[in-house]
Amino acid sequence: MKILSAEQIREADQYTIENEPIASIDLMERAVHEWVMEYVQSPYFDYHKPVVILCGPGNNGGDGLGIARSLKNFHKVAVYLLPSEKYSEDNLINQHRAREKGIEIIPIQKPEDIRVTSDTIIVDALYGSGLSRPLEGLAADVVRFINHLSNKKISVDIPSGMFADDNDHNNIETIVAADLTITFQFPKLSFLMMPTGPLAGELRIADIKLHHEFLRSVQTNHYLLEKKEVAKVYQPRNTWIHKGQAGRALLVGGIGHTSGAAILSATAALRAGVGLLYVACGSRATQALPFARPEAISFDLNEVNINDLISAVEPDAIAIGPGLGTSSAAAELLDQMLEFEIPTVLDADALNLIAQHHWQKRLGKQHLITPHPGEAARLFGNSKQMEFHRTLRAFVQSSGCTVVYKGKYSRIYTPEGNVYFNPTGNAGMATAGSGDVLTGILLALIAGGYSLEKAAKLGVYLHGLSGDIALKSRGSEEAVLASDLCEKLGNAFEELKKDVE
Ligand SMILES: NC(=O)C1=CN([C@@H]2O[C@H](COP(=O)(O)OP(=O)(O)OC[C@H]3O[C@@H](n4cnc5c(N)ncnc54)[C@H](OP(=O)(O)O)[C@@H]3O)[C@@H](O)[C@H]2O)[C@@H](O)CC1
Ligand SMILES: [K+]
Repeated sequence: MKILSAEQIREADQYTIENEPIASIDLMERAVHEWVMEYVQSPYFDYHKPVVILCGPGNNGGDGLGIARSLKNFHKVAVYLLPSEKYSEDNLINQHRAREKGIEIIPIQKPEDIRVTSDTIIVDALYGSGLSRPLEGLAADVVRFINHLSNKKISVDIPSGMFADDNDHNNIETIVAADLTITFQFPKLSFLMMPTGPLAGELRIADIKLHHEFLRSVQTNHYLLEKKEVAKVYQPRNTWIHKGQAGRALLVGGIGHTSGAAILSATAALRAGVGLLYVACGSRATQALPFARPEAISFDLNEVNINDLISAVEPDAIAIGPGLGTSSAAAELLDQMLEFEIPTVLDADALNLIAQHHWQKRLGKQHLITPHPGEAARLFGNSKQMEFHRTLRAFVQSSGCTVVYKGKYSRIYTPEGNVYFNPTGNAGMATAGSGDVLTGILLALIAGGYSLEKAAKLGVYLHGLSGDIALKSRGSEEAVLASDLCEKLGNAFEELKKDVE
């Protein structure tokens, strides 16, 4: 699913009006209808509760006025309107239509004019994609006022005060903190990033049928991954395959006290279908591994030389990092391994070592790195979200490596400059070992023949889906363990395969 900028959304709007063709006011009517359809299907719909609709001067406010007319059929509705010297044309038409339907439009002079009871649902239609600067004055006061109320808030298109694309220079306190955002046609970039993402609350997309020709041809570098697209990446396993053809993988890590990280990665790699798994690790892990994961073949890093090991096992892919530690021995090992041409996943302490030794420039097209925000800040600096996003995207384009930036909506950055946001996963996965599991999955997929980009899309999606399945079976986020993700990986494959054509 394409993610467009506010500018492109305006173009899509205009193209639809001209080429469908459809009058602007009728497109608004369609948007209102689709918004209401999504709302009544949401858990927030309750016709016993009164609704207060806050409207702004532009077309977002116009939508709000249209929504008021429609919701009057189910709810007790009150409409409040911000004063303005230049209401948009469609806003004025909808003010007229609302009055015709007997709806009183109350002008907002101060925030306290807005009357709610404890169960009132607040619909936020103050500003949408036409926001041109951070809110101030009365509009900002209204936003702060409703943010202090405990009432449920549902935003129309975008939480008012939030820019669709770049909020680096915005004031977070003057953005509506919504419980639900029903957005038109496309998810907006700012819904998928910190610190704005949480302010959008739960997301629903209303399909307002903007012109298919525009949607097909419009160029973007930002996408939200969808199950059917990921299913196209998946390669079913050949019935006649033998283990030598299912990928030979080498995992390096688990030094000292951190055997568990290597065991989790190893388990995940085996569950993700690797044919042969070699693990080069510390003495403790070498002893533990045959009991924890008898399918893996372990080597003690104190006894083998990494170059000899590579020559002996001829891995199709390598992963280094889980439980590696940051000792000088680990640094020396990584120093050698950064020279290999073999596709390599770098995670955890491997990334911390790269940051410590300023080895970022040594990353190249054979590397897939999987930093979480802390590791990413150490590697690429600590800047505001969009600036960070641009820095990382530029780094990936110039270095040729692939990046998985982990978090809610984990992002995959490809050397072509594309960024894919992953929708699967949940807060239960914010737990020790979860990243080690992803590393194992990616290792297995790359060893099995997937390109780094395809492995990243498939691996990140499946990892999140395993988390979602684990959540269902455990009952609550708190109880999800990293080992549950390994356990549910088979069910995640099964779920994805339902969409394989
Ligand atoms: N895209 C689609 O396909 C469809 C879109 N639709 C809807 O249209 C919405 C976009 O509508 P929109 O362009 O009229 O913009 P909107 O956000 O209502 O505000 C613009 C007004 O606010 C003003 N203003 C801006 N910033 C301000 C500030 N900080 N403080 C004070 N004022 C400020 C600005 O004035 P100006 O910047 O010129 O000063 C202007 O008057 C979109 O979100 C969706 O809901 C659907 O109906 C149909 C299909
Ligand atoms: K809004």
